[in-house]
Amino acid sequence: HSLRNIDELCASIVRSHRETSQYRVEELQALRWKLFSREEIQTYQSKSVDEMWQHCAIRLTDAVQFVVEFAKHIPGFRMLSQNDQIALLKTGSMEVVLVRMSRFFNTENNTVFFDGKFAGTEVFKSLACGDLIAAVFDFAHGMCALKLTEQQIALFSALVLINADRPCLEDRGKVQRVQRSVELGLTHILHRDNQESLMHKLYQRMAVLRSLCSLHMEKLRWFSQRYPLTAHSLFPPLYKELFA
Ligand SMILES: CCS(=O)(=O)c1ccc(CC(=O)Nc2nc(-c3ccccc3)c(C(=O)c3ccccc3CC(C)C)s2)cc1
Repeated sequence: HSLRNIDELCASIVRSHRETSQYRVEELQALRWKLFSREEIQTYQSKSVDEMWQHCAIRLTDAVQFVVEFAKHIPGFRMLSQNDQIALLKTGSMEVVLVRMSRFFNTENNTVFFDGKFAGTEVFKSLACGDLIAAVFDFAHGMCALKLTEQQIALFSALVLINADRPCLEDRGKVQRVQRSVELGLTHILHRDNQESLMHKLYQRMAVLRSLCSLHMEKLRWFSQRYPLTAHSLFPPLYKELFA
């Protein structure tokens, strides 16, 4: 890998992240203090479990769609077989969504961007999965503490996605080669920013992401058993394809 290749790889991943990020940091900075009123919180809390799950699943699927677009522009991702691309997205897209959402976490009032405003954990009460919600908030807190730049988040997101240890890959070797080039890109960016110490913290974050996403799958299984009709006929097809 000559330095030029690595620079080009970083540039295309950063560009793809920017073009598929759904909201820009400065855009949401302006909304940081737009909170839900007592009445609006009451409305969310009076939704039934399946209604709130469906409401969230639709928004989550929107966010996942943008991650699929991001993946398609990562050099090397498109060289992988269709099956391997799907296998990586199946396990990695939710993780990238969580990394992206963490950018907009307001650590001063513990709120996440949701439905156009900033919501505390109480807004999600009717999901009946307080442990998952608390874990997502904790993860977002941890990510904010690292104060990553958008370029670092772009490379980290690509590395989260291109993971040769994922289950059921056809050509693990090929995924390993793409993963190694993205790793080189991330270390190159961190070296340039004089922040190599972040690397092991980012690998720790990846371990937390994996446990967070298996908790999400566990809750989804619980939800689908309790509300089969909603899960099978009212959830967006992409959500079912990737998570069910
Ligand atoms: C991701 C691209 S972005 O531009 O950053 C962006 C783009 C769009 C938004 C707006 C948005 O859809 N926010 C959502 N917030 C949460 C949420 C919910 C509970 C706690 C914390 C955040 C959504 C979820 O559905 C969710 C997310 C993670 C785990 C679990 C769930 C609940 C599901 C499984 C029932 S959707 C925010 C940020």
